[in-house]
Amino acid sequence: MTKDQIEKILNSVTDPNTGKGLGDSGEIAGIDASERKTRIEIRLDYPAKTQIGPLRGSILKALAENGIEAEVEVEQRIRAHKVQPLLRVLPGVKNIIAVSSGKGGVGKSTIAANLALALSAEGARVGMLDADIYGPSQPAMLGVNAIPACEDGKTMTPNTAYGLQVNSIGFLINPEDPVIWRGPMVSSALQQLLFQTRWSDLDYLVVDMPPGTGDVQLTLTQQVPVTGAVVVTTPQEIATLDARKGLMMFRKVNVPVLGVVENMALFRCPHCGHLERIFGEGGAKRLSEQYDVPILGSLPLDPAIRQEADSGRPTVIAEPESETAGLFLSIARKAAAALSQLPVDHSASLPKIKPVKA
Ligand SMILES: Nc1ncnc2c1ncn2[C@@H]1O[C@H](COP(=O)(O)OP(=O)(O)OP(=O)(O)O)[C@@H](O)[C@H]1O
Repeated sequence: MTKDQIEKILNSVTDPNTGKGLGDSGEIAGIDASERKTRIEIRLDYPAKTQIGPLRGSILKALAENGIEAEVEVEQRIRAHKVQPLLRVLPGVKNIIAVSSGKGGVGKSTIAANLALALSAEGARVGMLDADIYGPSQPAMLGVNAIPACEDGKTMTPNTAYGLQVNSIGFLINPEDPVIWRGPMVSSALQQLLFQTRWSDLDYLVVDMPPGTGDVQLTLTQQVPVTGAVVVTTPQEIATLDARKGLMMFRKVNVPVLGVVENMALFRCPHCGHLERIFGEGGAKRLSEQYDVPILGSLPLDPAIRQEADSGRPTVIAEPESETAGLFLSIARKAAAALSQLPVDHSASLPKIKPVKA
């Protein structure tokens, strides 16, 4: 069989996270058909540790159906992708994912925490920056609340929680104090949190943004080098109207939206197990069609999600084998796969040019 024929067979295998064939997703890294046993190398540009076994299985099956005996290697490699024009990728951070919502209380912080933990569970190095200056909830959700160490008097060492590097405005202020900050103060505090934290070798930094689409959020999306955004909404029409504003805000500043997460979409009655769409339906679908952004997933309204997040052990940690944790992993893979299809930033791999003294 020729390389082209093998490539065609490989492209008939769909990557469940990009929704495209392996060839169309740019994931075929090598085909060596010179020996009796063909050697295939597949490279995923996003983390999917839990799916590597099944994916290898589907590839081997497709090849075997065509009479090809092969050795298949699947590896993952996460690259830095381009950010807004005029901004530079942050040192030590390949990609920033902003998690945002058009309005408060839709579960943005809960989704951000579980998304970060799910990316980590899939094999990425992940950080969390809690930029929700008005109500920082990551210290409580991730069960960590120490003032970050500052050995050189200039930069902060992030705290760690479940393998994530974490910094939050909540570590630096008294949780009892109301935060009444005006726009410029908010953005300068965030600039410090972002640029003066020693993030180490991160594939993704998840930023839990302040809710809403006002001046503060707009300024942040202009100043923070964001690779892609995830917009969280609930199914009510009023929430999706606000989510629309969020989508438009990111468009305005040239930040690609990786997708929409629909939270509290279904309620499972704890007594009879009946599923009910108590907040209506179709809002996220209409949003997705109108703005041509994918729905990354829908989460149920589930008391366990709240209890686990409130007790500092989000669902991905508390119940890693549960159906809900599975939904979070799927959302994380889909968001990262969408990000992997964006233009790559090559500046990080360029050699540093030193001025030569005459
Ligand atoms: N799917 C869910 N099922 C049940 N409870 C949920 C779900 N998602 C979030 N919650 C709970 O709803 C409350 C609000 O969630 P969260 O703090 O994540 O929202 P938010 O959008 O970040 O709010 P804000 O930014 O306004 O502070 C929390 O108590 C959280 O545990």
